[in-house]
Amino acid sequence: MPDARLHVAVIGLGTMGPGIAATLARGGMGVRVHDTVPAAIERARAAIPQAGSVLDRLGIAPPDSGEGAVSFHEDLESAVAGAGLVIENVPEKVEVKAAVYRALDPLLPAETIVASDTSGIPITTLQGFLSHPERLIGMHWSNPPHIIPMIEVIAGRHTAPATVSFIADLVRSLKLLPVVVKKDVPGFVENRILYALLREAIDLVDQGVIDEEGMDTCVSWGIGYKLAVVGPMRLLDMAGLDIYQSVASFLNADLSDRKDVAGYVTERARAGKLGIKSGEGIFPYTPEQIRELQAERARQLVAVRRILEGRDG
Ligand SMILES: NC(=O)c1ccc[n+]([C@@H]2O[C@H](COP(=O)([O-])OP(=O)(O)OC[C@H]3O[C@@H](n4cnc5c(N)ncnc54)[C@H](O)[C@@H]3O)[C@@H](O)[C@H]2O)c1
Ligand SMILES: Cc1ncc(CO)c(C(=O)O)c1O
Repeated sequence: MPDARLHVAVIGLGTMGPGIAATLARGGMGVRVHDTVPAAIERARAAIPQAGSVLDRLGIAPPDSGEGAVSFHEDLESAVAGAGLVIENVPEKVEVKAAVYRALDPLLPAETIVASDTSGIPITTLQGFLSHPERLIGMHWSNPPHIIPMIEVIAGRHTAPATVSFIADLVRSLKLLPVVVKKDVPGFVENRILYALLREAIDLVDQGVIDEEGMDTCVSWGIGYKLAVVGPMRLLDMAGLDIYQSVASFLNADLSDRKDVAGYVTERARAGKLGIKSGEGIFPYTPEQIRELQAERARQLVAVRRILEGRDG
């Protein structure tokens, strides 16, 4: 069982790292953060307290022992010294993660748990790059990590049951929602659902069935809104399994089942149109619009979570 004196190292300070670090510190843990890019560390110095102010609005208080300290490290060795847990948050490329694990190996005692925030690389694959694979586990947060409470916990073939229990207990100690995924499949559960939805959404826009704004309105104010309150399995009972049987009997055969990535995405990515991170993707964004969007989304997500948790509304 983890305790608030646990020291956690967070490796990688891009989209995910700062929010994860803020959440761990709010749980009373000492957090050491590291990135190979000094500018990322400097950005994190502002991003972590910003995430902390969102945690305030969520009503998440530190334990009686107080909020944990966050320290910033340009070198990996000092970042992981004395850590009971290392959370790896580097880019979603096996070779990048493998290089991090190889660098970690000589720095960590055999029992230090290493958790990857990978979006869907099988944990068993990653276990091939770290000694004592029983201590490697998937800990898949969702963006923004300091707001979305559900965290997938995924064991690889060699992960020890005690490692699974440790991470699940840690998530609960943070008053978050661990979901233990029972099989180490690519994409785990959340991203398999999300990527099936995104594949269909992109296909429908690509076919001209609907435009991008219409798609977002349709999903956010239709099924997305409903799924926040009624999960898919409960929704089947709410709609009626007979309805699903009738509709799926003709619709399933018509849904997109492409195995590659739509040109709609590939062409934009190749052109450097990555989205908010590059100022344009499917939509264009000015720096001011990005700031406004991120603030408004945090406000709305906080409000919805407080209502779903029965604390408001
Ligand atoms: N972005 C999301 O919505 C999201 C959500 C959940 C999980 N994830 C997963 O989390 C991981 C990180 O994603 P992200 O979106 O934060 O990526 P990102 O590209 O925004 O950030 C990655 C950071 O890692 C740093 N980095 C690269 N190599 C490093 C190394 N060897 N040592 C230390 N730092 C290094 C980079 O400088 C960068 O700051 C990926 O596996 C991703 O799939 C992403
Ligand atoms: C498109 C996309 N891909 C991966 C993830 C998480 O692994 C997310 C998310 O957390 O929202 C996402 O939107």
